[in-house]
Amino acid sequence: MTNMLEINSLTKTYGGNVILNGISLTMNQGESLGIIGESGSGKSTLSRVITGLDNIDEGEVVFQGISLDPKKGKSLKKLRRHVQIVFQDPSSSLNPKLPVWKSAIEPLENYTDAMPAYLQHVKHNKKSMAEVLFNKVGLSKDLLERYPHQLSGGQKQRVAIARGISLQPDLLICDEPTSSLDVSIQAQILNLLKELKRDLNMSYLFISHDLAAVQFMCDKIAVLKDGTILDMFRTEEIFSETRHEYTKKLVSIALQNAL
Ligand SMILES: Nc1ncnc2c1ncn2[C@@H]1O[C@H](COP(=O)(O)OP(=O)(O)OP(=O)(O)O)[C@@H](O)[C@H]1O
Repeated sequence: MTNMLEINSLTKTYGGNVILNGISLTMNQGESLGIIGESGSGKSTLSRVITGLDNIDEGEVVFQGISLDPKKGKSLKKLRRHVQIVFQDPSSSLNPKLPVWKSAIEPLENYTDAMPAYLQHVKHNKKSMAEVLFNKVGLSKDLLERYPHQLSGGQKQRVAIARGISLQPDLLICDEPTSSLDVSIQAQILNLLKELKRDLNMSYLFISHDLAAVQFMCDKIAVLKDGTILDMFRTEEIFSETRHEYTKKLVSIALQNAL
């Protein structure tokens, strides 16, 4: 079976500083992989490189058997159709000048042939498509005409998630999707993401510094430090004696925070 995503010896530098240092990992369709690491470890850089928002210095990213060369527009276009991203700050993905329903369906306007099955019955009415998407992410249709500044942080993140699933991507990258939200809202958003993953059969690359969130969301976890993957394991093996010392430290900090 071909891996859905394969990253081989990926290196990325900024101004001579090595930010990602020989990263290799694989993901199968339907699997969710968590990337855990401290601030500055290179998590967001990794998501930007995978989505083609930033170029690769060395190594390769292969998505569904196709190597992504940023210079080849065709492979990037295919990638963008199948890989979507939800960022930490929902305001960054919503246009402040548009009612939020328009932002939610924007990806569909760029890929008119990529309508998911669950939108087919409303495909001739853009606003109805947005209403179906809103329903999927637990937002009332009364919010369709609102502007981003008229919504709470949690509601904005739900709109960003609606946008993220609008093409039913094979891979949804979630880059710290709950970090900007109140603690009381974080669990709701994680539950929503988990439900959507099951419902739409997506894979997640879930990036976070919150070990409990990664543990809740993911089948596998990779630990990133200073641009290097130190440890990678199935989530149920998180407490194993064979874990890297650094992972054990993260686990013990997470346990202390939970008390
Ligand atoms: N465009 C850029 N130009 C120069 N340096 C950059 C750029 N983007 C990121 N960096 C540097 O790369 C390192 C890793 O940043 P990155 O944002 O990937 O880390 P992170 O693990 O996502 O951190 P955080 O959790 O704080 O978002 C940091 O030292 C950062 O200063």
